[in-house]
Amino acid sequence: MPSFAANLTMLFTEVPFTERFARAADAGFRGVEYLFPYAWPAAELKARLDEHGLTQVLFNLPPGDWDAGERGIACLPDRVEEFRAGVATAIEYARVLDCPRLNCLAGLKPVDLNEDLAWQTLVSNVSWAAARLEEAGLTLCLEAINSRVDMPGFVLDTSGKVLALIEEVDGDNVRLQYDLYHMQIMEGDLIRSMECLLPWIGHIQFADNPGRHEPGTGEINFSNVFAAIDRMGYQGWVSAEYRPSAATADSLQWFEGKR
Ligand SMILES: O=C(O)[C@@H](O)C(=O)CO
Ligand SMILES: [Mg+2]
Repeated sequence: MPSFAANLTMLFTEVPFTERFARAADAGFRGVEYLFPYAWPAAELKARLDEHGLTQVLFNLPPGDWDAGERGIACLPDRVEEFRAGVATAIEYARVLDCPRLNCLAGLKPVDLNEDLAWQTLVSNVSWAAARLEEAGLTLCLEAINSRVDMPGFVLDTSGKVLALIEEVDGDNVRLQYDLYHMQIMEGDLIRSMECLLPWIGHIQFADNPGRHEPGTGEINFSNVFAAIDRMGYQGWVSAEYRPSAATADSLQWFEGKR
């Protein structure tokens, strides 16, 4: 079975953030991820990881003003300086947390921003970030996020766009973050797609669809998908990034026998 991680931004929200590490470990997870670590000192988060024997598997570069609706700034030409400063901050957190990969959110394209300019900015920012991460021994992930339900206007909304970007950037440490939930909405054909995309996949996340809840609440056949991920030889982490339909503890039936 794959190595499963818990996304602490979405799971165990019954308790405050820093208490979720203990809940994840008690539930049998060995790895955790969350969207952003920046509101807490890195040393405090590292202490939680160590206390509970957990590995930090991923977090995101600073996304701009998340509460104001921003979803990454990598495609925005007037935010390059801020993007670069964010990369430096993220690398420092990754060093303390011993986290080997970071996800870059491409961002929403403002309606008045020229599409080519947004793309060229993205290529240039991702190239710059990839080089900085390479120096630090880290992998840079690029997530394709659905633009139909959750993030209308998100620049990288298909696996094909991420692959095109990876080709233009040409960094050995740049990978696709394959989120089964987003890909089911945008593309479907999940198992065959993952088989084709395997050499480029650096991280996998999942939730069922519709609803973005735990496996078994929607249309994805997760026993087949998990078995296929194993069969195809994927060696990375597979993170539970769903909103539990009720209490988190009651949403973990999919995890039985996989700990
Ligand atoms: O799928 C998602 O939403 C996340 O992986 C993320 O990083 C941005 O919200
Ligand atoms: Mg995701």
